[in-house]
Amino acid sequence: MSHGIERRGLMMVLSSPSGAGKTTISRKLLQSEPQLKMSVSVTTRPPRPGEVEGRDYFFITPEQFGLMVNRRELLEHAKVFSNHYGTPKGPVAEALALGRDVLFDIDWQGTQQLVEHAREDVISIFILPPSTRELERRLRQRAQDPADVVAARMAKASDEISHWAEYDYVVLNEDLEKTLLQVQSILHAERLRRRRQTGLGDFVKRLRDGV
Ligand SMILES: Nc1nc2c(ncn2[C@@H]2O[C@H](COP(=O)(O)OP(=O)(O)O)[C@@H](O)[C@H]2O)c(=O)[nH]1
Ligand SMILES: Nc1ncnc2c1ncn2[C@@H]1O[C@H](COP(=O)(O)OP(=O)(O)O)[C@@H](O)[C@H]1O
Repeated sequence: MSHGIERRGLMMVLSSPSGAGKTTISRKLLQSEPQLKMSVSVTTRPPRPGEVEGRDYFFITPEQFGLMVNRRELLEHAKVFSNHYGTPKGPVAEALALGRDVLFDIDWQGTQQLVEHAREDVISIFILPPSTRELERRLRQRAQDPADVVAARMAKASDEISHWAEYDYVVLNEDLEKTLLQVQSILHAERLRRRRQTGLGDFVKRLRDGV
């Protein structure tokens, strides 16, 4: 017999200073969570070596970005490191309608906009690096950005970190496997929130009636 319990999809946001590990964590999480779909942002920043159009970002021109903003095709958008970034509305709405969860790798400005629009459905996680030195080591080791870009990202790290207290959860990304387990635990627990499970009232009523 069908229990009739369904779940409303949720939006899980990961933010951190650049280099703390959001992209790595997101990729691993998507492998282990078939119900989770990544929101692929549009950006005016040029692709890094190895980045794939449509997987990492949709790389667009400032003119195209302006058009998307005017047509209200973005759920949120922000300027970060002198480039524009935004979340296309359509794919998010489709995934949520199918009861899927959506993962966002966006900054604090975008997180604030999402929370304003859909507070009940957003879970936000801030990822911290274990130290400033380790953050710089990770940025350098990634070796995909020129030295001046690494310096600019380090200079912005403190600003980004200053928003940590606006998030529901804070995870220190020291050991990657441990971080993954922690983020998975958050997702699994949040899925069980009473308000996210529709049909629960009817199910419990049938249980109590002995049906
Ligand atoms: N608000 C907003 N921020 C985004 C979006 N996509 C990416 N970002 C953020 O922009 C910042 C720079 O991203 P990126 O250039 O890929 O470098 P990263 O920090 O190494 O991931 C990061 O903080 C991302 O989380 C988006 O669609 N909206
Ligand atoms: N827990 C970790 N320990 C060591 N290195 C890590 C860890 N997490 C991520 N990294 C490495 O740090 C670099 C930056 O990670 P990335 O996921 O690109 O960060 P972000 O998306 O936040 O900018 C990458 O080279 C990645 O392999």
